[in-house]
Amino acid sequence: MIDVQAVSKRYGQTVALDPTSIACEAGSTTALIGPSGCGKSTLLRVVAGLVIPDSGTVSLAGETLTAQNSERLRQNLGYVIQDGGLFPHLSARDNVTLLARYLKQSPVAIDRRVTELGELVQIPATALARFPRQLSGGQRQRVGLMRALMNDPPIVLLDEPLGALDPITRSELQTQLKAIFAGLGKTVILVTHDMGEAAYLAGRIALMRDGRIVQRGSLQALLDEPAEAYVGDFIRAQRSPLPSL
Ligand SMILES: Nc1ncnc2c1ncn2[C@@H]1O[C@H](COP(=O)(O)OP(=O)(O)OP(=O)(O)O)[C@@H](O)[C@H]1O
Repeated sequence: MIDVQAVSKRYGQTVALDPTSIACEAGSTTALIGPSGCGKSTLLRVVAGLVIPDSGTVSLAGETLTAQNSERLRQNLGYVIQDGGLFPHLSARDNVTLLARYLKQSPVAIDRRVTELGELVQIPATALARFPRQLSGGQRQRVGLMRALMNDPPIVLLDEPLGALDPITRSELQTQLKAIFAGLGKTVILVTHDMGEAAYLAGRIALMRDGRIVQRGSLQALLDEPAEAYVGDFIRAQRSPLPSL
């Protein structure tokens, strides 16, 4: 479904992506994880067609992404960034329905879909009438998710969708996201800093460093057969509160 082949990207002297490849099967969830600046967001933006790589190719459902077709292919994917990435001057509802209205979908179908998605992400209609600044961080992220799912794209890309949330809201949203991904059969790539979140939400973890994927597999596989010492070091560096008790 998503096939990234030897993609590279430099910004001046900075290597954001060393030639990097990753393939994600339809219906799978993959977590990109790694230290700050290792290229996670760049890789996600390349898949989203928002960053043009210096070399390499990205194929979505068998079609290679080009400058000519990127706008059309982008309609097959939902992209969510931290804090929802909502337009501040539009109500939450107008943010969610923007593309559907642009594509001239019928108002009845739009209403039905908004109601359905509101129930899915558990956001009340009263909140949808408000502007983004009048919503909590967790609500903004739910609205961002509604917007990404509005046109039922087969691919969903999430860039730290749960960053900067309190642990209880974060845990609730993790549970909802997992149910949403499983129920809707989407192909998902998600960027996170949190190994627990990656292991909970994704069947496969891709651990990155310095613009390349060091290892891909389940958390268990990464623990049992680390490709290099860094893999074990990265996993052990994730602090859990319980052992300190
Ligand atoms: N538009 C840009 N212009 C210049 N340099 C950039 C740009 N975007 C990213 N970079 C650089 O490319 C490298 C990879 O950045 P990227 O945002 O992909 O990392 P990341 O792993 O997502 O980091 P973080 O976890 O901190 O969000 C970094 O060194 C970053 O400073």
